Amino acid sequence: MKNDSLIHWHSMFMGVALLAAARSKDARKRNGACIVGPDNKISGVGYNGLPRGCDDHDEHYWQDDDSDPLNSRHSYIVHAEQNAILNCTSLPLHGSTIYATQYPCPRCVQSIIQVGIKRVVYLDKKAHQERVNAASEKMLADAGVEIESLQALQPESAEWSAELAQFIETSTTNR
Ligand SMILES: Nc1nc(=O)n([C@H]2C[C@H](O)[C@@H](COP(=O)(O)O)O2)cc1CO
Ligand SMILES: [Zn+2]
Repeated sequence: MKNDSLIHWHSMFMGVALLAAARSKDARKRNGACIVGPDNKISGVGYNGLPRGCDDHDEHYWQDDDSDPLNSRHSYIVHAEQNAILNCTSLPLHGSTIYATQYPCPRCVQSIIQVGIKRVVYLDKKAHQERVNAASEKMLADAGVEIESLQALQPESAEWSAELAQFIETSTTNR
């Protein structure tokens, strides 16, 4: 007998992004991203973390001094969206959609545009990053890349994803 009880495509792809995020070692925020082709095939997954070979246990990388690039975590961390692009297993990414747990920063937006991704679906948007988000939004608009919140696109998927995020948050203790 056929089972009609299944999750929406949007839930699946944001769910994959959230599962990837659960691998992140960043104590401040764990983000994930999942790139999907027009045929609903996943071509790349990533989370925010240090480049390969850089030791996660080296506290130097996680410092918070933004006045000194040598001592700022922002010099070192590869964002989830960037990692998803770099980790992709099938090219080209033209016409793809990227599912991101957080609104993408301008740097990631540059890469998103340059590889030909045509749509961004995000879960959370930090209100206090209004100016940074506006910079991302301007580039995306000029480049003809659509950006929409999962909440606006598919409210049930957004609700399901928020529950999954909560579950992951409470159940990840190095298992
Ligand atoms: N879209 C994003 N994807 C990401 O992977 N990140 C990462 C960078 C950091 O490791 C962490 C927190 O970002 P920030 O609040 O320090 O900046 O999430 C952050 C953002 C927000 O722009
Ligand atoms: Zn970024």
